[in-house]
Amino acid sequence: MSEHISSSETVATLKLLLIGSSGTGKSCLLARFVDGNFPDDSSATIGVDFKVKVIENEGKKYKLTIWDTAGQERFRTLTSSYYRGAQGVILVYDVSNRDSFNDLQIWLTELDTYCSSKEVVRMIVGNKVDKESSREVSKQEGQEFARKLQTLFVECSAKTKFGVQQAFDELVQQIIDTPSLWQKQATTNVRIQSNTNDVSQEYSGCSC
Ligand SMILES: Nc1nc2c(ncn2[C@@H]2O[C@H](COP(=O)(O)OP(=O)(O)OP(=O)(O)O)[C@@H](O)[C@H]2O)c(=O)[nH]1
Repeated sequence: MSEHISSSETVATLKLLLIGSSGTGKSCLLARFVDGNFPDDSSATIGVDFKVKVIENEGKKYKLTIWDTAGQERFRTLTSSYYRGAQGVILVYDVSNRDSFNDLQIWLTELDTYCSSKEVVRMIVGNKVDKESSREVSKQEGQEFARKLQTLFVECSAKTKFGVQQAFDELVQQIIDTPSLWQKQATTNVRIQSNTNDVSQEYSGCSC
C-alpha cells in the first residue's frame, strides 16, 4: 500500500478510530503513521482529535480520517459520535502495562454498545514493544486474546515505528475487502469539534 497526496478523486473516505486506555500511545501511533514522527511531548488527548491521510491501494485512492480519542474518562464527551460511521476500530494496549491489557474488556464493551455492526473491522494493537525489558503481556497472550475475539492483531512501537505501517495496512485492507462497509450505506454528515480541528466531513460509513 503506497501513499499519495493528490487532488484527484478518492474512491471512498474511511473512518478509523483509535481507542484504549490513557497512555497506551494512541496519539503517538497516529502521529507516527500520518506524520512519520514520534512526538517529544505527547499530552493527554482532550475529547477527540483526528488526522487525515490519503493512501493508494491497487491504483485507487482512499481518504483515511483517523480519530484519536481520549483514554481518560474525564476527557471523553459525546462518545457515541466517535463511533458513528466508523469502518475500522483499533483497540490499543501497552505491552509494558498489564492493566491496559485488562482494560481491553471495558473498551470492547463500549465498542459493542456504540458500534453494534458485526462488519466493522476490529484490530487489537499491542504498542511499545521497544520496552521489551519491562514487558508485562507476552505476544502469545495478545494473539490468543485477539484470536478468541476474532480480531486482527499486531504488535508495534510508535517510538521505533516497528509494525505501525503493518497495523494500518492490515486494517485498511480488510475494510477494502469488505465493500459493503463503505459502498452502500447512506452518507452521513458529521460536524466535528476537536481540539485542533473544526471541519465538516462526509462519511460513507456504517450506521453504528
Ligand atoms: N517507549 C515507548 N513510549 C511510547 C510509545 N508510544 C507512546 N509512548 C509514550 O507513552 C506516553 C503516552 O502516549 P500518548 O500517545 O499520549 O498516549 P494516549 O494513548 O494518546 O493517551 P491519552 O490521550 O491520554 O488517551 C507518552 O509519554 C509517549 O511518549 C512507544 O511505542 N514506545
